[in-house]
Amino acid sequence: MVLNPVISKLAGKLVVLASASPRRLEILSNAGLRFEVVPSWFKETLDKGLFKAPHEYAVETAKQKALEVARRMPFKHLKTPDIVIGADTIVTVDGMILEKPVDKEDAYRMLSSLSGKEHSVFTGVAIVVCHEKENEEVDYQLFDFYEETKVKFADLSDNMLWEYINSGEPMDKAGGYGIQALGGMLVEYVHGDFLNVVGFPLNHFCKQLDLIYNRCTSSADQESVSVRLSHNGSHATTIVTQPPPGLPAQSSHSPSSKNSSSANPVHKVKRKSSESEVDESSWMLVNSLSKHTDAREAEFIYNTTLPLTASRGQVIELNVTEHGDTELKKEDLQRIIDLMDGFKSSKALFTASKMCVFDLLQSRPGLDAAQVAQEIKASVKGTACLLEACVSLGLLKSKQRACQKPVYENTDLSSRFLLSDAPSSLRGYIQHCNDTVWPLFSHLESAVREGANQHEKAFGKTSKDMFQDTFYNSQEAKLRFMNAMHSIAKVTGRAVATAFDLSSFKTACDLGGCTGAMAYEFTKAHPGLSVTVFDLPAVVEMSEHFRPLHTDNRVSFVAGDFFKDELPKADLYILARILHDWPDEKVCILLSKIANACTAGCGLLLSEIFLDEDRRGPSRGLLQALSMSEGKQSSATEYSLLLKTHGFITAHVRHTDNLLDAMLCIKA
Ligand SMILES: Cc1cn([C@@H]2O[C@H](COP(=O)(O)OP(=O)(O)OP(=O)(O)O)[C@@H](O)[C@H]2O)c(=O)[nH]c1=O
Repeated sequence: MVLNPVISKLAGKLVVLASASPRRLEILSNAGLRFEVVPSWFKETLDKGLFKAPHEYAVETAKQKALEVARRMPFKHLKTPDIVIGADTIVTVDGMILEKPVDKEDAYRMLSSLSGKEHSVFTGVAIVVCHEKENEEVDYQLFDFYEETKVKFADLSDNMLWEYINSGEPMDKAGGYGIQALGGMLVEYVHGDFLNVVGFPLNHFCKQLDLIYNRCTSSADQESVSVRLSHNGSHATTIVTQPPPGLPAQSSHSPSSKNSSSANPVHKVKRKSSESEVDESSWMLVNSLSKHTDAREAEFIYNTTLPLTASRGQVIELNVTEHGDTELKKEDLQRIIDLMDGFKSSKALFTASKMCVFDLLQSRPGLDAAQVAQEIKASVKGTACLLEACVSLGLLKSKQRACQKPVYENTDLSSRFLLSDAPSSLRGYIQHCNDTVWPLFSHLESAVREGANQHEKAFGKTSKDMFQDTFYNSQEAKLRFMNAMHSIAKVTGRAVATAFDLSSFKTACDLGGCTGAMAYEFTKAHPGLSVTVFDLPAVVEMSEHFRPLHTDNRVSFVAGDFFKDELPKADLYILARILHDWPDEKVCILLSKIANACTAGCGLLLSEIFLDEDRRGPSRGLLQALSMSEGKQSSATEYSLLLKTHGFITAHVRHTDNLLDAMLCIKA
């Protein structure tokens, strides 16, 4: 990941470090950050046994520290910070989490457990971005990540340990040592970020700020960001309003006692003078605020973590050279070139996929251009160009022995996503992009001028005719469309199905669930759940072609029209990639029907691309809107407000880092 300037982006903002650690203060001041220190009152008492991995505990503690300060400041300090940074450092060895020792004996116990061994130091970091609104409400956006560093201690004698403990250094430090001072003597090696051990992973923090404020753009960046950050635990998207493990759930807002994780929907906090008497614990703080807050004012904030694949940049920065000239930065030039050439890359991918190049090279790797040309019935010259272009795009690998022609094989990427029969095959969707989306986009200028879709220009038929054609006239067109939906559902299904704890639901109905690909992912992920796929009769009939070999009898199909017919009864309704396609009136009809079919406590799981709240990304959603379907793209808040008008309260929002995001709502 290319790191862009970040500290300067915070100039003029009220940045608050929610930590009493002198080391964090020093690390951040040395980096040139200007900030205030407001130590958190959050007590580090979360039940460690409730976390699956130690870093989750550190991240959750960091979040609670930062949120406590973010919520307290408007009342106690009478000012709202722009961003609050919280952190928590822990040491783990032999499955134990070591925090600061409570006394010398405790320090001895910790240090002797580290002697002669390698251990991990995790620092969880939370960045809370506060948005104060005109009505004095404050919205919080939460970003969090963690960093792990491995440290190996030498074998330490008891004398050495006690001499070190008696220096007094261990007492305010996780694991009972300070690597930056006397404790450095104990250490044989460090693998990873040294500052992370000291208490703050500065480099990862800057990368996170870069994502938040600069939104890195080149495809190379996107890849390395997702790899690096997911490797080291960035972007946990836990909902901030959930009580952390170990803290009590609030029952008064609980829409369903079965689902305790959705029990605390209080998020936007409205300032009132009467609310200044608050408990020190952040969760209790939320509770006490909610007591004073009118239920209608009590809304949600969303954990709108920015997706890793940020939009490609719109701003070109010009460097001023020593001579005062302006010079285009290399990466900016590359950015523009990538944008200009983007359509060529897409079309090369579509064409190679349509001509079955990837399937061919999977069954017969090592063919040269002439051999591929013969198999796909194309010219040698054209095929050679296509194969070389695919190599440059990372879709194929070429090998060449001296004096021989290059031969080609698939890369891992193409084997994973581009083969017809790969479990995560996107081939069906790629074909849809080529055959349907591409012609629409070639009339984009007209679409922009007219504000309407271009089906008629692109296909000689109006949108409605096209729909009819797709579904009722041509079997082949129908299959192609279903194949596209099937491939997307297979790739996104698991992420959507596992986004929430759905154990309290026994029956679900996937509305417009097409081939059932998503439904199967739900039954796979939730052993107690049965799913009914509800779709048009023609779709249900054709869905036979897509049934997995070993069908799961917890998935069944019912034919009907969700705008007209009665919906099958279920505890949970799933709407995946449905709403964005329909105009407001139709959306309203559908949501009313679902609301009528639901009793209190029933769920609605909505899955779409959620636009960022400021509508600056992700590009995927904004570009999709350009095809001008009758519907529109919306943010999580917009969807949430829409659902609220139909009686659904948003319990969780999750940005999955897959192609679709998800929102779980509960019928009040
Ligand atoms: C391993 C190690 C840790 N530390 C310090 O250990 C404290 C951890 O405790 P915390 O709970 O994360 O933070 P805190 O000090 O209680 O502050 P706060 O953020 O207010 O909770 C932090 O200080 C760190 O620097 C060092 O200074 N050097 C080291 O080598």
